[in-house]
Amino acid sequence: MAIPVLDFSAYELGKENVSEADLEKLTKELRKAFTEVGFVYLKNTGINQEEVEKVMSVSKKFFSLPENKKKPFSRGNYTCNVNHGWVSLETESLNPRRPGDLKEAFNTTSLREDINWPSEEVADFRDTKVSFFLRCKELALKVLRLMAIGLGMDSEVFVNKHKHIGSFENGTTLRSLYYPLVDSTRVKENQVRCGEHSDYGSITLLFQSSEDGLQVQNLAGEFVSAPCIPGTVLVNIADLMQRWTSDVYVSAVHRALLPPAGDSRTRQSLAFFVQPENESIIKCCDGSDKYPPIKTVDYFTSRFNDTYGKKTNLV
Ligand SMILES: O=C(O)CCC(=O)C(=O)O
Ligand SMILES: [Fe+2]
Repeated sequence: MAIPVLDFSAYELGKENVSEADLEKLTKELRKAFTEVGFVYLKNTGINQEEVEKVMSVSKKFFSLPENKKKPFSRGNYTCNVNHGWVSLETESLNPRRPGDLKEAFNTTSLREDINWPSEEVADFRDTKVSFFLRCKELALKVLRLMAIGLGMDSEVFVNKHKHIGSFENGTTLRSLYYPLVDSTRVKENQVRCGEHSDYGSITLLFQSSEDGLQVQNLAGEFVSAPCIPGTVLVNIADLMQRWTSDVYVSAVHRALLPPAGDSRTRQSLAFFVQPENESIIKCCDGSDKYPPIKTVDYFTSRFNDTYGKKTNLV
């Protein structure tokens, strides 16, 4: 099944009063997408392409700085948050069986003003990231609400464990990704831009630049292309949500391949990785014991250790 495109206008940002009929239609469509594919494109969410491009533009300015200017902002340097900051090229292997991913990233996990931001290097960096973070948070809460209704539960069941997004009690992260141009003479065997993986948390909102590369694995095990559809948000279920819903909502494996030989274009994406509160205990929401209860922070620590090849000083 192809990744569906849903019209979110009935419940777009700023609209709270959605009619019963629209609500039912949207929740049904969303449930179908998340149970059968794990991914959905949402159009007319209220987050427009201009906003997305502005975030990509400040991100690109940062990634284009020389290495020594980016280093002070490295992930691992921030005592207030282990995940915040810059990740250099080939540092992560989202598929640990492949060489390091050919990508750079900047994680905005802390919104605090008093931490080290590259404001001198890129004016507007913090403000642009923080305001986009908060827009994504609003949209994510709306999606989480519909997802609970779609399972016949109280609308706030998931939202209640995501009340502190943007504070130190919650690790939700806006990640800017930059895939530099690929020098085919230096690519390692089996190296890709972003290795096969599924996301860790509850849901992810993804915004891509126009260059192709993202592929999603369907239930038949085939990778299908998930191109950028301008003006839409690609939303996917992540692993902790699959576990929370006892495998009703599925977290699909995805990856970003290298461009075809001779294609010298860079690529960018923005991923808003939503996760429950650090101290929340996640139990199967159907009351079953399919998976034992787990604390969000414990789950993430183990996933990050895998991604960074057990270099625990990074987490
Ligand atoms: O860059 C992309 O399109 C996908 C990135 C991704 O899946 C991730 O960082 O988890
Ligand atoms: Fe991902």
